[in-house]
Amino acid sequence: MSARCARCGAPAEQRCAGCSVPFYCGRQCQRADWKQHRPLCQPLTVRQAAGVGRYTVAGRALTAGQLLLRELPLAAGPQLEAEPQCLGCGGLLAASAASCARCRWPVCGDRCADSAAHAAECPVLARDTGDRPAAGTEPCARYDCILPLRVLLLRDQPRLWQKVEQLESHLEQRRDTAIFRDNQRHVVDYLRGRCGVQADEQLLHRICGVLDVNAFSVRPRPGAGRRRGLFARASLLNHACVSNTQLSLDGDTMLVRAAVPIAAGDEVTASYVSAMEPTARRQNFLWHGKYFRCQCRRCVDPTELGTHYGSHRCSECGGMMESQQPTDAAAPWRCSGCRRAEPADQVRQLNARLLAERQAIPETAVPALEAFLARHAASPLHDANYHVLAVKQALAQAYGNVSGFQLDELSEGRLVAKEAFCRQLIGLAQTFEPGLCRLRGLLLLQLHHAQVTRAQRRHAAGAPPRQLLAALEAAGQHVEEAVSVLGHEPASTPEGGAMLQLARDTLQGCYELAELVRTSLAR
Ligand SMILES: C[S@@+](CC[C@H](N)C(=O)[O-])C[C@H]1O[C@@H](n2cnc3c(N)ncnc32)[C@H](O)[C@@H]1O
Repeated sequence: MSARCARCGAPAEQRCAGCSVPFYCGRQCQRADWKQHRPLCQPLTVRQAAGVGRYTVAGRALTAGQLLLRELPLAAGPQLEAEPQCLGCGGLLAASAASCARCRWPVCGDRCADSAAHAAECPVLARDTGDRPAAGTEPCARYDCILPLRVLLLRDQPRLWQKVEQLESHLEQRRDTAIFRDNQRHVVDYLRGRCGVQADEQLLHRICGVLDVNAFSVRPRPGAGRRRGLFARASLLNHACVSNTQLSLDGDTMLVRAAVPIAAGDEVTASYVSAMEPTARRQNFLWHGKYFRCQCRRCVDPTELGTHYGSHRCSECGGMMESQQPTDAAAPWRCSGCRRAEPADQVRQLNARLLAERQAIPETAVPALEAFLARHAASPLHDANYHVLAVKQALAQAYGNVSGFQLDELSEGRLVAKEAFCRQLIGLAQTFEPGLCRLRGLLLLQLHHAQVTRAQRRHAAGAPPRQLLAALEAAGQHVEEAVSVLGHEPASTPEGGAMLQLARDTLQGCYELAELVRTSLAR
């Protein structure tokens, strides 16, 4: 059946160019329908509610993978305590860097000194008669003032400045905190005192707050320093620990995609914190960095959606220790079996000790990672605890990719473990980051390597070719899924570049091998 005009019901072929949903027979009907259709047209609509401020909902039904937003930053620049970086291109600077002839800050060369990125701030920085930050590799707080200055200079562009003014800063909650005092020294006093910036202290602190609450880390391109960017529209995505979007950065451009199908009217959310952190650590980051207590379904559930990700074992009966109130850092923990209580501080100390222990192990140190599992995975931890899973993730990657542990060198036990770790982590990723998820894409690829290697070994030991073919077909499906997930990543990122290429090559190899086996079976 052909489509009908949304206005008059006549046969229609043209769709609304904004959202591609309603058909119209011509411009007249489209214009007449606009008032009614407008609220439904955009994929994203902004609303406001007490307690959460502005938030975003789906203006219409959205499909998984759909691009919802492509946005350039209002301003971008060095992260707090970033390494010395060129104020033109953001590139890291060797000790022998050039300096801008006007402001004398280090840059790559004349082209960067004369670049648009550096133009507005240069005369302001030039007013400082003191010394300049030295180039090199050590983090340097002198760079903390650059992005706030870039934001302040948007005052000359009223349309953009209005967007900055609307952003949340949590200024009052920040007063008397360590970050506020650092900002006073490195941003407010420096810009007002040494650069003669005409802005009151309150405004500069507000800008620092706006940046901390709203800016996204911009993944540095190879050879560039750590940066962050302020995005007016993406900032209006409120947080959920199990979010329904995937955010990527293509250079400085923010891309927001629906990670799962989203119904019209549902809130569209982003996760401000890694989904692979347990509740206590997510809550801590969100409270101290974004000034709110998340009350999402994962945060309020002591079992973290049935995963027991943050739980450890009771030293008395081996039951699961769970927080009595996961959104309250001071709440005691209690065993789900014998009901024994443990004070929150004791649990914090246990986790801090285990974190320090595992972070001291390089991600490629296979024997040390295995020893960590042998020491803790059964007690005081358990098979699905987050410390254990972080180590399993490192091993899933290291098995088959680290010298001395390449696929053809792995024992059957380690291959079985690689496959099991990948499956467990893929299941967890599906719970915490459903739909499009970079981690799942990468794990699917590793799962394929383990499965195919095991099948080839069984075949070499005499298993029938049909078994090999079945294994290749199953593993091929995993790589197809990996290609589809990673295919949504910008080509400029490691996932959308080299890893996607590796997944495509792997898939091709898998198809060719399966074809060979099929041919031999047909003979
Ligand atoms: C990046 S801004 C999001 C937009 C913000 N709601 C606004 O009105 O400008 C982050 C701030 O929004 C609020 N927020 C975001 N997600 C929230 C959530 N799940 N629960 C409560 N507040 C939230 C907090 O105030 C947080 O500091």
